[in-house]
Amino acid sequence: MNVIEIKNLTKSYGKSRGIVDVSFNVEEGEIFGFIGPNGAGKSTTIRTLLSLIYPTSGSATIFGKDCIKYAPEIAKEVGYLPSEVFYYDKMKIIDLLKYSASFYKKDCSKRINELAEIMDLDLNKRIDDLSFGTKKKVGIVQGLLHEPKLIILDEPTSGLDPLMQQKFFDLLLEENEKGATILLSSHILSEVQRLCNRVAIIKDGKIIRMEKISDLTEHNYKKFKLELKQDMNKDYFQIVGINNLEIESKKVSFLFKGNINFMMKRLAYIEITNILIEEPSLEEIFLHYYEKEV
Ligand SMILES: Nc1ncnc2c1ncn2[C@@H]1O[C@H](COP(=O)(O)OP(=O)(O)OP(=O)(O)O)[C@@H](O)[C@H]1O
Repeated sequence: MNVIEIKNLTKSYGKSRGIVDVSFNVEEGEIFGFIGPNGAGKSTTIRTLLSLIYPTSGSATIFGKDCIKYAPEIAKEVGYLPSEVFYYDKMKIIDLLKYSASFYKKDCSKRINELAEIMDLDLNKRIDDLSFGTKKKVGIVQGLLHEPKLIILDEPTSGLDPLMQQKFFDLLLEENEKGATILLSSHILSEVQRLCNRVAIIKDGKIIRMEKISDLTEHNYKKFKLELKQDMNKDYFQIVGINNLEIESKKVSFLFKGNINFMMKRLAYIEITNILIEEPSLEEIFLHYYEKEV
């Protein structure tokens, strides 16, 4: 079952492009990554999905219900962490969280305390005393306190130190194991790689790729690093399937997608003093998509 279905969503801000013809689905129980650089259209897609802004055309459903028509009903089952959190400064954290919890028809106080403990948050502090990172933690607790079935996170880790990021990821994995579906936007590829099952890559407002993380990182690509006995002309490496070719003196590196036997036979003809074949990072694959394919 698809928890999220986005069909041909377009949002223009006057004459400027927000997103163009964005379509993808997120299945129940998935951790789905939505990646692209700043300004690509991640927040616009998420805000449209949550009916915080309205699409120019296209439609979306959450739990099979139209996002605009059933927005208040859907909101009860969704936890949302915006990319930037803004609060009334004079409140105490606990009062803010109790106020948030009052929108849901259940007692969230136990979960608030558990989450505060995990995120190392002092609930009695006032909002105006908090750093950016601590405000982010408040946002995380606020997004998860009602144990939502769908968690939507827009660039969630900015401002969190590495230890906190890890705790937060563990928390998300726990929520996912309990049954929550997660949509996570990011421009930090390593976090998407660590957490997500599938990923959509967005560039200039358009989805350019949709892949399983395992396909992206394991099956399709290998990174070759060679040290050669003599200088080689780059023409030798003009082979279908080779990308990101870099040649510096006798050192050659490239990404290869294709039949590995073919590549090994080809390399057998040249004098190699050292060879390393490894899994490329998502970052390298991602750069390849950005530079070469669109
Ligand atoms: N309120 C707005 N008015 C006009 N243009 C906007 C508005 N919000 C976003 N845009 C434009 O829409 C495009 C997509 O922006 P969006 O914020 O969705 O990207 P993003 O991928 O979330 O990037 P970031 O990580 O920087 O937030 C950008 O070109 C941006 O300038």
